[in-house]
Amino acid sequence: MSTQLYKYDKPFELESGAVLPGLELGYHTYGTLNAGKDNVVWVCHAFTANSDVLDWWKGLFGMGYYFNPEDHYIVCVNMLGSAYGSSGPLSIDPATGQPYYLTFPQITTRDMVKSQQLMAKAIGIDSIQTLIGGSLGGQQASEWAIMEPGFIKNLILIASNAKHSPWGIAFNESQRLAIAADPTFEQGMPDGGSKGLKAARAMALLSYRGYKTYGISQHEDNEDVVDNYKAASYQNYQGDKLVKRFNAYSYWYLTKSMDSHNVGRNRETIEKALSAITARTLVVAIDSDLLFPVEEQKYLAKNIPGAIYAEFDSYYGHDGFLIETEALTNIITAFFNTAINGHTAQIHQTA
Ligand SMILES: CC(=O)SCCNC(=O)CCNC(=O)[C@H](O)C(C)(C)COP(=O)(O)OP(=O)(O)OC[C@H]1O[C@@H](n2cnc3c(N)ncnc32)[C@H](O)[C@@H]1OP(=O)(O)O
Ligand SMILES: N[C@@H](CCO)C(=O)O
Repeated sequence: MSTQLYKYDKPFELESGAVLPGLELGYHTYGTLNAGKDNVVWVCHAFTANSDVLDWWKGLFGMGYYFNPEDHYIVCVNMLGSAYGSSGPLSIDPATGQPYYLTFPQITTRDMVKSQQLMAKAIGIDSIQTLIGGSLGGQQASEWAIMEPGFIKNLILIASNAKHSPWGIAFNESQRLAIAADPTFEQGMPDGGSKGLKAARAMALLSYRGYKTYGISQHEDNEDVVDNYKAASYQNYQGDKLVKRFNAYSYWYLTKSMDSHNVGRNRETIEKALSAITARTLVVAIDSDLLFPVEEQKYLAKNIPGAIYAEFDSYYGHDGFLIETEALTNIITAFFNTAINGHTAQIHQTA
């Protein structure tokens, strides 16, 4: 299925006060909005994904899976600032006729949500039955549930947080240092900063996986090897793979928006902000997640009224939220089959 385009041709004010002269969002829909308009499943995708959720979240989304287009109207929007059809640093600035590159204004998770709210109304959606997101997608989903509580009936947050941690910011800044060290980044061209981007992705992988993941998948069978290790080749391969499908400028802006994620900003406290959520909520943690650790999920579940907390084991680490679709399906099935509401329950799933 090809990407559809939503255009908003009025000025779009960002949380910073900066104004984009207009907006374009790439998006996918699957299935049909029913007569009662109560079958919407809205996906907020993570950092480097796109709006084609049936492609990257197979096993959870698609025909025969839990969220299937036969029963659900599934919507996924490429987030503002990203590289798959939405307004971002490679878009043309009408004031100069040139791509924005580093003159693109800084965006936040609230801006991403605000743009998706506009689009939801424009395509006739009155409420969201289930809003789901992992990682940066979960950051947007929690923001949306706070910004517009009555609009979201069920909320599923996976491997996410209420405020980005110093640890997460340090990872992101280290990756931006790698990008900034590439002299082509400042020169402003679509593939500027590619070598830096490659290094940044290799660094990021260390936070998405873990000691065990590398120990198993990159284990050396030949004890005599002294160079050209599998793990080294894997880092190079993964860096190149991202360079082929992303750009350093979107990477830069999206990591910055992750850093500034804080549901408590200008809302007195984080706890008060989370207490505004009225959606029936499931918070899912991955036991081996180094980047968005279990304690961040427990904190969300503790402070979102009536939230249910679930945890599953995975050797993949943070990326388990994209890969362990069977464990997620079991947890989500239990959540929707459980009448528990108004207090915190525990669901534990061993992958
Ligand atoms: C337009 C698009 O393509 S968007 C793609 C969708 N992307 C997203 O949704 C973003 C989120 N997704 C991701 O980050 C990833 O796709 C994940 C986490 C879901 C899976 O990651 P993968 O890279 O596919 O898995 P994994 O870490 O096991 O690596 C497998 C790849 O590394 C290669 N590889 C494994 N070991 C080595 C090694 N030692 N040396 C070189 N290459 C290696 C494999 O051959 C395989 O290559 P392939 O991807 O070309 O088939
Ligand atoms: N592998 C994920 C990690 C961030 O959650 C991505 O690239 O989007």
